[in-house]
Amino acid sequence: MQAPDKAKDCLTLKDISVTAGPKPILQIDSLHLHEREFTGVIGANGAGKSTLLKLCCGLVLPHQGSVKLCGREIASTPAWKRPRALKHIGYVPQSTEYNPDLPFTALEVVLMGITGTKPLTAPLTKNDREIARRWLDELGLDEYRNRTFRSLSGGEQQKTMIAAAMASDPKLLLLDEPGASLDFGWKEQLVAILEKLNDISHAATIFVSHEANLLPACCKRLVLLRSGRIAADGSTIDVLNSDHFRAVYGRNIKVTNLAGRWHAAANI
Ligand SMILES: Nc1ncnc2c1ncn2[C@@H]1O[C@H](COP(=O)(O)OP(=O)(O)OP(=O)(O)O)[C@@H](O)[C@H]1O
Repeated sequence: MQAPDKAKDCLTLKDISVTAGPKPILQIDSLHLHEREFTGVIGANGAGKSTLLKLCCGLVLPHQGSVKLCGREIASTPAWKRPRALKHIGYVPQSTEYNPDLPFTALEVVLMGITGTKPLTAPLTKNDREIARRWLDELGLDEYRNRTFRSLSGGEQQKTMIAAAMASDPKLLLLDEPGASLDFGWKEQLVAILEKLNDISHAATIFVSHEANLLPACCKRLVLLRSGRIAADGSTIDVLNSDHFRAVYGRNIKVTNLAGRWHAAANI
């Protein structure tokens, strides 16, 4: 799918093959994202969604192919140079991947999001602390800022990770089911925050979600993964209604749009 001509390239994947042992788990011929583009990624369990995000942030390297962030090749960048190339990526992993032994406070975890964008020896400034506090506040966590990360609930940890990703002022924001541990109220807040971020920042966003109703209205593009391949890539409305969608989930899904938000339910 083509974005408007003037939008700058943010992420380009070409001829990608990721393998686990002899088995290919992700094969992508071509995928482009432009700045400001908000792309949802859906697919059944094991379809390759998390692998796609890990590939984009350098945690997984392709067996072959090219991954370019803002025109800069990541896949072939030497390991010691990679953190610099990846510093403007905000990545929120699935909750199951959090390290429960982190000895840091919530504020320190968010500040780490900023530290990663600065030269190695540069100290944190007053402004950095204000940015971290602002994002903690935005996620409703200001009163938890001095609590250790490990003492927070799953949802609070997830919100802290989102604040850390936002505080890094990302060019590319990768969100792996960020609503998974959030309660109903915070799922709604998350959608509002994603809308706002898309409004105020130039970041391209890839948002993995199993829940259609978490796709914000700014999610105009949807990629459907099936067995490690792109089965559909198009406008959200087309992909949600496509035959591919039925094929992936093995049943008829009724999709409705209420006040700009998507709702999907099995149509038995
Ligand atoms: N390190 C690994 N070794 C072997 N297989 C792996 C490895 N990492 C991922 N896989 C396999 O690759 C496939 C894609 O995994 P991935 O985590 O990307 O799926 P997903 O779409 O995010 O799934 P879910 O919706 O369940 O989170 C799965 O079959 C998984 O078992």
